[in-house]
Amino acid sequence: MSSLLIQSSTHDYEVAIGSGIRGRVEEILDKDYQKVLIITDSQVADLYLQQVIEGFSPKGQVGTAVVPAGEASKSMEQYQYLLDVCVEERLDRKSLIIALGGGMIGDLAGFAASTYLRGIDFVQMPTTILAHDSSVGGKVAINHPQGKNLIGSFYNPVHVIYDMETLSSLSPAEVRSGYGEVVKHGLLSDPKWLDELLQQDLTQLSKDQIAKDLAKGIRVKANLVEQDEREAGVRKYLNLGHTLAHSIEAELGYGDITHGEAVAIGIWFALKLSKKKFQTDLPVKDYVNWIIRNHFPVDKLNKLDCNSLINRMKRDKKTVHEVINYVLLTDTGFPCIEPLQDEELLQELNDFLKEVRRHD
Ligand SMILES: NC(=O)c1ccc[n+]([C@@H]2O[C@H](COP(=O)([O-])OP(=O)(O)OC[C@H]3O[C@@H](n4cnc5c(N)ncnc54)[C@H](O)[C@@H]3O)[C@@H](O)[C@H]2O)c1
Ligand SMILES: O=C(O)C(=O)C[C@@H](O)[C@H](O)[C@H](O)COP(=O)(O)O
Ligand SMILES: [Zn+2]
Repeated sequence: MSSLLIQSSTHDYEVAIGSGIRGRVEEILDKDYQKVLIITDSQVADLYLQQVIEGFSPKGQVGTAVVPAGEASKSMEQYQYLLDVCVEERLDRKSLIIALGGGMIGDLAGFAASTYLRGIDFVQMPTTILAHDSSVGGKVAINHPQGKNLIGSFYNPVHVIYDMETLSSLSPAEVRSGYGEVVKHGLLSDPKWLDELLQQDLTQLSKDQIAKDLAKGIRVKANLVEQDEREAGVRKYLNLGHTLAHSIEAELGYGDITHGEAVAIGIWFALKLSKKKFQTDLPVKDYVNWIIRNHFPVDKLNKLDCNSLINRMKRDKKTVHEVINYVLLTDTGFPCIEPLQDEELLQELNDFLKEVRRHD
C-alpha cells in the first residue's frame, strides 16, 4: 500500500492506494467510530458493499444507504433521503460517513457529511478511475437542474482509501470517462506524460499503467488544491474543459453523457481556443486523434444548440459580472484564465460544433 499526504486548512489527510484494501477500512483509519454509515450506489453495492462491511468488527455499528446508480442521483431528492437516514440512524458528531463509489457518490455523500450536524467525518472510497480526481481536494456538491454542482461546499475527507482492485469491474465507457480527467492532469503538468497518454488505446490499459497514471494525476491535483483550497486562484486550472463540459451535461440531461467524456470534449474546445489566442505548440491534432480513436461520444453534440450552451456557460462558477472566464493553456503545463466576450465565444463555439460534426 502506498500513501500520499494532502494538506488542508482544517487537517491533513492520507490517500491510501493499494490492491484489495477495501476490507481494511477500520484498520487503516487511526480513529474509532461508534457508528458508521456507508453510502453507495446500487451498482457498487452489488459488487463491493458486503466486502467493506466485513472489515468492521462488530458489524452491528455499520449502517448502509444505497441510492440509484447514475448522475441523476446527485440531486436534492437523494440528499434529503441521506439526511433522513442520518437522523433515523442517530448519527452523532463522533460518527463516520463512508462514500463508497465513484465521483457521484463522493460528491453526494460528502455534501451530506458536510452539512449534517454542521459536518461530521467522512472517508472517500473511490471505485472509479475518474474518482482519483473527485476524492481529493474537498469539493462536494449536488446538481441543480440549471447547472452542475451549484449547491455544495468545500469539505475535506479524513481519509481517502483507494482500492485499485475495484477498477477491474469498470465498463470501457467508465475507463474512457476516467481518462478524460487523467489527460486533463497531463495537460496541466507534463508534456512527456501527456505524449504517452495521447498514444494510449484505453481498451488495452494494464492495471500497472492505470495505477501509475492515477498516482500522477493525484499529485497534480494535490499540488494545486494545497496552494489554493477555495479556488481563488490556481485551483481554477482544474476546471480546464469544464465550462463547456458542465453545460453539455446539463443540456443533455444529467447522466446522458458521462462527466469525463464531456470534459474531454470541453478540453478539445479549450485547446482550439488556446491555439488561436496564443499560437501555441499544443498537440491539438494528437488530442483529436485520441478522442476519435477512443470513441468519445462526439455525436451527442449534434443535439445541442449553441445559444443554449452559452446561456448555461454563463452560470459557470468562474463567471464574474456576466463575463465568462475560461481556462486556457499557453503551452502544456502552463494554464491561464482568460475572460471571453459572448460574441467571441458564440463565433468560436459555432465553428467548433461544425468541426465536431465533421468527425461524427
Ligand atoms: N469533487 C470533485 O472534485 C469532482 C471531480 C471530478 C468529478 N466530479 C464529479 O464526479 C462525478 C462523476 O464521477 P464518476 O465518473 O466516478 O461517476 P459515477 O460515480 O456515477 O460512476 C459511474 C458509473 O460507474 C459505476 N461504478 C462505480 N464504480 C464501479 C466499479 N468499480 N465497477 C463497476 N461499476 C462501477 C457506477 O455505479 C456508475 O454507474 C460527476 O458528478 C462529477 O461532477 C467531482
Ligand atoms: O477540484 C476542482 O477544483 C475541479 O475543478 C475538479 C473538476 O474535475 C470537478 O469536476 C469539479 O467538481 C468541478 O467543480 P465546479 O466547481 O466547477 O463545479
Ligand atoms: Zn471534472
